[in-house]
Amino acid sequence: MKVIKTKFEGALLIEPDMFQDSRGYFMESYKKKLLEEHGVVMDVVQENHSLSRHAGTLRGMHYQLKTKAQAKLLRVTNGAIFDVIVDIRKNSPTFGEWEGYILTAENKRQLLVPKGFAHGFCTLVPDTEVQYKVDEVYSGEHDRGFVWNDPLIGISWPVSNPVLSDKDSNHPLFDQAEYDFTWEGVKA
Ligand SMILES: Cc1cn([C@H]2C[C@H](O)[C@@H](COP(=O)(O)OP(=O)(O)O[C@H]3O[C@@H](C)C(=O)[C@@H](O)[C@H]3O)O2)c(=O)[nH]c1=O
Repeated sequence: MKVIKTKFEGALLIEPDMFQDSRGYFMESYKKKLLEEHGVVMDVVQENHSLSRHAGTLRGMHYQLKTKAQAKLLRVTNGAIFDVIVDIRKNSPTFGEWEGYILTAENKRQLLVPKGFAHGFCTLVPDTEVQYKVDEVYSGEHDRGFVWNDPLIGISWPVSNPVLSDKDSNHPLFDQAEYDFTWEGVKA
């Protein structure tokens, strides 16, 4: 397993080892112990799976408030996404900054999204399926978001006119959104 750091401490790209043979391939797509060896401690309690039929479908920017915050471990099992996280921890040196990563069914890359980050993705091809494990259950009551194209955040999405849900079309701007995360310093 290869672990690639991102600009955000605790946000990681993970590439599982693949074993190819004449039949195809085998890989361990999730192994708690291996992740723990790389500092990822996650008590998985729910797994999600979404299908987006059209290329240019954008889901985001989402998070749950602190008492129900979720770390997420994502992978693409069909198609491809431009996957984005935004640091929404007050006082963080990277507060309000974003980074995007390409995850595809081919490259097998997984993204570990820590708590304290908003998350969203845009599909790059039709029929893209995303699966992700989370360490806190879904809570509609704590579900929050801000608008995908907030100029203050300035995410360079690969689409200008995405397919959106009604919910995602009506999020507030980031500076009007409710978020309650605070940066807790660099982990030793
Ligand atoms: C996320 C979620 C949604 N739902 C329900 C609520 C709603 O009726 C329906 C669709 O929900 P949404 O429109 O929020 O689905 P979606 O836009 O795919 O939301 C997801 O987007 C990505 C970017 C994330 O990071 C996820 O955490 C999640 O917020 O599914 C659950 O029952 N459990 C869940 O865990």
